[in-house]
Amino acid sequence: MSDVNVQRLKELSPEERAALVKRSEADLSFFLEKAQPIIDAVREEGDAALVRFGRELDNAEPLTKETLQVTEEDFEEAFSRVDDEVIEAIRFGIGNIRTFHEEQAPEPMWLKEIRPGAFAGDRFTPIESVALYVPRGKGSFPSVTMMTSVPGVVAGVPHLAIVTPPGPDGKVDAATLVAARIAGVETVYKVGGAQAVAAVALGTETVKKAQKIVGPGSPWVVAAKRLLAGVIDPGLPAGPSESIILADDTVHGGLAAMDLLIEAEHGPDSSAWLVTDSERVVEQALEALPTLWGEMTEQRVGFSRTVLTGQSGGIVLAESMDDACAFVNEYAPEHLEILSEKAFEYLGEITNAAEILLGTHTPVSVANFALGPNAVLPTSMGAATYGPLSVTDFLRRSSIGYVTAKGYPEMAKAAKTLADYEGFSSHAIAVSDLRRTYLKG
Ligand SMILES: NC(=O)c1ccc[n+]([C@@H]2O[C@H](COP(=O)([O-])OP(=O)(O)OC[C@H]3O[C@@H](n4cnc5c(N)ncnc54)[C@H](O)[C@@H]3O)[C@@H](O)[C@H]2O)c1
Ligand SMILES: N[C@H](CO)Cc1c[nH]c[nH+]1
Ligand SMILES: [Zn+2]
Repeated sequence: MSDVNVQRLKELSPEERAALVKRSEADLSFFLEKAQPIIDAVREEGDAALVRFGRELDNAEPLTKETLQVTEEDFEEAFSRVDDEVIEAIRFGIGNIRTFHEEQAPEPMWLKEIRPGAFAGDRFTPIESVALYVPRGKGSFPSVTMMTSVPGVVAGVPHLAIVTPPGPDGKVDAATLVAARIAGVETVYKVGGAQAVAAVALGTETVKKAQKIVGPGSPWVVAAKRLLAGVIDPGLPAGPSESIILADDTVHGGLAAMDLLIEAEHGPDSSAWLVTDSERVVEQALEALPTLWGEMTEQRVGFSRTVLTGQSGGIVLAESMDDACAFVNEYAPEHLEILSEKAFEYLGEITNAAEILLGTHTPVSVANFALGPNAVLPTSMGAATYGPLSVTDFLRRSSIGYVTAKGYPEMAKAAKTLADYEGFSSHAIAVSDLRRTYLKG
């Protein structure tokens, strides 16, 4: 397809190279401006605003204040509506996600003897209340329910609550409810977008306030999290999906095209690049794309075409795999697939990527739904400093210190010296000889 965006890395000016790396989230000004009145309405009107926005923005006509929270009957109906095969896939995915996150969970506490008689360590305890945002719009996302619920349950958070947009029938996506129950989350509110973030940040008559919100979403959700960051912990930045398929000369370009389309189909604001040093891979990928589009639904062809023919996706041809890896690090993708017969050889060169999938049998889809690592990942270069959603996102960490009489003298000496230098007199007095006056024995 000649209209696919193909760029030769060595021919780009620094400005053109910077434009390739830019994501749709880079300019949120439109959404920030429009999300503020939504937040204000939720603050002022509570449930009434949630019902109004549900009807206006999600076309959920049947929604009322009384039906904002999912009931036991809703859960039962959801199980009766979802195919057994889908329930089985949800159970399979949740099993693997649980195994992964149980392995990942830190010990509740560690304590090390730092110096003779002086101990220090960390203790992890669950955050009291965390809201889980599960998107719905350009798709339904039982998988996001699995990815957000399981680490929260493994961490032992007492109050986990899902917020997710209602459909036109006024109901939550049935598979999302099935996934919530299998994962162990029972509180679900029918509210999405900016109004959902506002509801859990501020609280309404029905929706309980939470201390933190995690989970990905459209720019409406991302913008509201930013605006409410002083009221609720907004967690890692997870916006429109993005990926890089890094392919070398050992693979067929058709495979690269197939995997390039995975994240390109999320929405017109997604980003997806095939990065390679092989002209053959580029030619084969361009040849395969029309065939693959012929197999996809009209909506997904539309989204992925917009991405691959616009500014935020396509193919990057590098001079060498070293240059290709350098571009990946500069881009800091959410999902990275290393498509090669010798994928592990490139692993050491990659620093900035939130998820790194190796080889020809680990397409992004496998990790999105079933493998175990968390598919809620930082976007818009967040991978340069953040990692994937994890059990630790649901835990607060406290430092623990314990100094014995034996360890005290040398600690007190160093502390007093530095307290004097910094000019903090009570800090110094507390570790001076005066302390003995009040100590027993
Ligand atoms: N980073 C990750 O880990 C990850 C994982 C899964 C999905 N995603 C991304 O999450 C996003 C999901 O987006 P989505 O749209 O499907 O669902 P969403 O639930 O995030 O957004 C839909 C909501 O946005 C609000 N909205 C829509 N149009 C609006 C308007 N004109 N004015 C005010 N509010 C409006 C509505 O409340 C609606 O319920 C996609 O971009 C997808 O790529 C990211
Ligand atoms: N790719 C998304 C994370 O960016 C996860 C997902 C769920 N369903 C489909 N994809
Ligand atoms: Zn995906």
